[in-house]
Amino acid sequence: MARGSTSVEVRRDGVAVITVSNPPVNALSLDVIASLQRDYGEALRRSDVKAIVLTGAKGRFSGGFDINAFDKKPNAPKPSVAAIDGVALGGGLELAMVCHARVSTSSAQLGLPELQLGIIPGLGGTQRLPRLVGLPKALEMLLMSKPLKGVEAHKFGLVDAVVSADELISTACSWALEIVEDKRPWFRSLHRTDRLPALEETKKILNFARVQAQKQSASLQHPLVCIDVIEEGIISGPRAGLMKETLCGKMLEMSQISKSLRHVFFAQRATSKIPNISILGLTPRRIHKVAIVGGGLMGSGIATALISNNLLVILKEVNEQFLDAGISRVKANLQSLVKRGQMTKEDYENKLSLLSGVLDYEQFREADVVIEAVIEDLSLKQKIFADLEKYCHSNCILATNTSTIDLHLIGQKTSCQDRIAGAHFFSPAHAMPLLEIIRTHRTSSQVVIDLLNVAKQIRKTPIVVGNCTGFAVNRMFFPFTQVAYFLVDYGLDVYHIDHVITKFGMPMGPFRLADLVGFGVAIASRKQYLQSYPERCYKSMLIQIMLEENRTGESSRKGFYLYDDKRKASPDPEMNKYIEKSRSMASIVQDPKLPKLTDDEIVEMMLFPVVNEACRLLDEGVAMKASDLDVASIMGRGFPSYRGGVMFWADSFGAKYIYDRLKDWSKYHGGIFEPYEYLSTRARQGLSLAAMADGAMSRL
Ligand SMILES: C[C@H](O)CC(=O)SCCNC(=O)CCNC(=O)[C@H](O)C(C)(C)COP(=O)(O)OP(=O)(O)OC[C@H]1O[C@@H](n2cnc3c(N)ncnc32)[C@H](O)[C@@H]1OP(=O)(O)O
Repeated sequence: MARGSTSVEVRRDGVAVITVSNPPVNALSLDVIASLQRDYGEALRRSDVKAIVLTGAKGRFSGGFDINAFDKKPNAPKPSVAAIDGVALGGGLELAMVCHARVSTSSAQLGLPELQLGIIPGLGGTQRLPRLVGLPKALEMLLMSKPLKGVEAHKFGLVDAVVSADELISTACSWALEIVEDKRPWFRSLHRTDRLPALEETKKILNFARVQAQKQSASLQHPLVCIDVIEEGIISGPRAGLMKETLCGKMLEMSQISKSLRHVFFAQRATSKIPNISILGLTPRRIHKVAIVGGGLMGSGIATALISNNLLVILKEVNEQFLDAGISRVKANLQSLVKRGQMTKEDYENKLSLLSGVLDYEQFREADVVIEAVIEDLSLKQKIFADLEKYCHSNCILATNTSTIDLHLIGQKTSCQDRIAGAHFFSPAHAMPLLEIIRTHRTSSQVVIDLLNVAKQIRKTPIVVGNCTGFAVNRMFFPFTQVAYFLVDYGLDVYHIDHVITKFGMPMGPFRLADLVGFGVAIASRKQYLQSYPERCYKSMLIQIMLEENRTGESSRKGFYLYDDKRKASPDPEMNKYIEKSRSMASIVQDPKLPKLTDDEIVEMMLFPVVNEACRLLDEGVAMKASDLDVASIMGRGFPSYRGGVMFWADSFGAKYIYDRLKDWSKYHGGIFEPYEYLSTRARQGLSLAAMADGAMSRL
């Protein structure tokens, strides 16, 4: 079946309007490009056609080249004008830039986000964009994958006129005819030079951009390739630039980084498709007001995320002092958005007016959803949920932000388990992009649909998972921390481990993370894992020993690192004292091989047990698909997206390699490395880890 097409309508005034139609985003599939070539060729041949207008169906110009079609593309005597509403991204904008003029609506979004996919623009975007908007703006748009709205695009010369959606086609048609009549210039963007800087200046700007790109991610080459291609076009001319764009583009399309980033694009969009729920055809109920119990770090972060996205919030605390502190935290979060230019001062006041603080449950009657965000104390949570059942209306969703405690236990003292679910935010809740939605086998499908909609409203990517200690994200990564402590007891250096992990691409190593989270939280969650999964826990005493000396992490300025006034972390030579004590208490038989591990071996030893745990999550049905765990690992734990997520990365080694390594380590070091059956089956059968097993249990 053809993936999309174009249609052509020749108007009485002699303008052929060609419309791209390929729902939902009018992506430029190979079929669309072939159809466009046919219609465009026909419009050029027909004597009754004087000019051409190019547009997209249903208020969307084009989402760009069809990302599915990467492995398989198309001087005219008649002028063409692009009529742009909605998105004109990637190949979509490149097509529009080939036209002799562009007219857009003010809400149109124009950008070249290809770098986010590990590639560079492939239809001349690297050459035309700098010639239209100038070099600095083009670099910003390309390197940060930052689109422009219609009005800004007009200001920078990317579009020639901004009109209302009603006038779009008629204005574009008049513009095209005026070009025919020489009332307006025939601009060929590829040959313009008026916005390009002189050579010296060009070099300066490009070198600065190279430094910035390296600072952003030293592991990524494609931003540097993009800069080289732009440079080639400015120094040697647009033809040479186009050739280099094509050659480099082909090479990048085939790179593992681009494959990984394309996988992440689709994986992210697949997380809200829940097979046995989507088929029910349920529509989400309107969520207007959310109540939050607890104004601590998490509660205030969740409140910030909700009011920033226009939901009304009631924040409850136990006394005035705690309530004031909670509201101050929300204010500080919003102020940091204002400081970073992500919110205006006026917006700050508007959003804050959506928040009200309370000390009792009276106003909870008006809430559509409650999110409990108190400390990880089961009996406290049980009491709160019993109270919530009394005060909230009978359709209200009762959600907990627990990161580890079993939901059945939390709801044990209620008789409304169908309305109980987990809404697990990641800290800082207003900034982290993931929302883990946990359902038990009693949670109703309607509640899941409603929470998926809340995630959309607050612009978070949801993953829906089953109920167990740690749920999917934290449970998948608990072996990572366990192995880190294990390696330290066996002779490895704390700071070296953190360095290796950040070099791999994670934002921080396990010890810097433990400092950030705080040792109290680390010990509480370790206790939960010890109870639930004792056979694969490593019982290190290190944190306990440090706590006894009042080292609690970043909040006390002393954890694995020392922190200055600006929260800058530096290694502490005193750490050796604690490590020695931990090693002697562990009374382990030293393995001479371990301290000599290479960096790659350290990464494997810390992350293959994560893959192993992810296999359990899939087999038990806690997670629905491997790609959900990829998204979870990237958005919840900062696993580098250019590696595609933990399971996609694992599949680049193959199940057998991972199995063999784990088996080998488990012989000497036991349960923590013992390969799980799901992994061994795939290793034997030569299957990928992403391929779901037929008999996998489902908790969803
Ligand atoms: C040669 C060129 O230089 C190379 C290119 O053009 S590469 C492509 C560059 N373009 C992009 O990167 C834009 C990618 N798309 C997006 O950012 C967003 O989809 C959008 C802003 C266009 C629309 O966002 P939104 O309305 O939230 O819808 P979203 O859920 O993302 O997408 C809707 C559907 O279209 C699909 N889709 C979106 N853009 C697509 C594309 N360029 N190719 C193929 N499918 C695409 C999505 O996978 C999704 O499919 P699903 O419903 O089966 O899950």
